[in-house]
Amino acid sequence: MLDSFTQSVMLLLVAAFLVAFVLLLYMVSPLISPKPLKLAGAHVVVTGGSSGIGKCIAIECFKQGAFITLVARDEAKLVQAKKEIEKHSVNDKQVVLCISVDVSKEYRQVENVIKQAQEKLGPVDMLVNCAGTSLSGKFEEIEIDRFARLMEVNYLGSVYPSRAVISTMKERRMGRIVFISSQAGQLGLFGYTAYSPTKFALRGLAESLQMEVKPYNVYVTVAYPPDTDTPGFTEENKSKPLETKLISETSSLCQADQVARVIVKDAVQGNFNSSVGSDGYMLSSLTCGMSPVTTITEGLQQVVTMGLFRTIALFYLGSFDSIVRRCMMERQACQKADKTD
Ligand SMILES: NC(=O)C1=CN([C@@H]2O[C@H](COP(=O)(O)OP(=O)(O)OC[C@H]3O[C@@H](n4cnc5c(N)ncnc54)[C@H](OP(=O)(O)O)[C@@H]3O)[C@@H](O)[C@H]2O)C=CC1
Ligand SMILES: CCCCCCCCCCCCCCCC(=O)[C@@H](N)CO
Repeated sequence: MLDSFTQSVMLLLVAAFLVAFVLLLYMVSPLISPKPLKLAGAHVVVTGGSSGIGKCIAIECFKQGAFITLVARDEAKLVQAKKEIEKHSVNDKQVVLCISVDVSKEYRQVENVIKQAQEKLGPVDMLVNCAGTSLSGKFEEIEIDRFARLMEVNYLGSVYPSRAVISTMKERRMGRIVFISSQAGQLGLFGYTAYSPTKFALRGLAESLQMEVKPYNVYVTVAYPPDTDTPGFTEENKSKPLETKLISETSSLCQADQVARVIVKDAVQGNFNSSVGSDGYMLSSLTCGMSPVTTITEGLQQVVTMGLFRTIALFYLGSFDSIVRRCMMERQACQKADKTD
């Protein structure tokens, strides 16, 4: 056995080694983290840019001097959004271009739209895939066609535009691609059997793509917003099961401009992960899995907090299960009362 003096010296050496190691990591970290993208004069394409989070992302980029292409289906909504965005111009050269297309139908159509946009405003520096829609309901009550349709819009609707811009980005050795997932893309919950998988799918796409394009200095960001006050959210709430409402209330309701600011900041910095609020932070840390890490600080935080956040998560899961059980019992009680009436 070693005497206690030798033991203390060894402990001290190990601690010193660890500190030196972390310091070294920090010293080389500027070498591995990406250079921020300059939005002034950049061409940013925002799908779903005519409403909600997408529109706010376009405004945020416009405020920083970017040229914008908005992509969505409804032309009237596009024109309206263009007017709103133009109010925030910082110089008189800035342009907002609108193109109407369904991003989920035909790859060739989407490719043409991107070509048109590049001819007018130059190569795309940043693509934000925000076109999407949500739907909640019990698994057996969701019309069967909706599963495929949701996958088309939320998943393929992000694949097509990304596929159309990626080659030019790789050639230019620069670019950003942003996917808008959701907190429902980090955990599955009651009512989201059709929606959650489309948002999980984006994470798989983003991780794989990031590994391919990182050597070309192209950076991918996945955003996981919580419930956000948008026209889409209002629509979703019209048919949301009580369970889904109660469980979702665990996480705060955010404003679209606040969510957009965070997403744009993370995309500019080239962060893989983008989350809002304290529950967003916990969820992202807890579910980081094998996703790429952008800064040493992020990696260290994940390592240190993982166990603690899992412990907290177990309590949340317990409370979600009891919400579901309570709702079921209340429904059964109502049905019984109805029968005896
Ligand atoms: N609001 C929320 O609580 C949250 C939203 N999200 C995600 O953020 C994204 C935006 O949501 P939000 O701002 O609420 O949605 P909105 O419904 O307010 O806006 C959706 C936008 O996408 C466009 N769009 C929808 N389908 C298509 C399509 N097939 N082709 C082209 N454009 C399309 C819409 O225009 P048009 O209909 O004219 O085509 C509109 O511009 C979605 O992917 C959503 O899942 C994630 C987490 C939370
Ligand atoms: C350490 C663990 C912390 C756990 C916190 C858990 C919080 C769960 C809340 C989930 C809310 C789901 C929002 C979906 C938003 C969305 O995508 C739709 N509104 C689309 O319109």
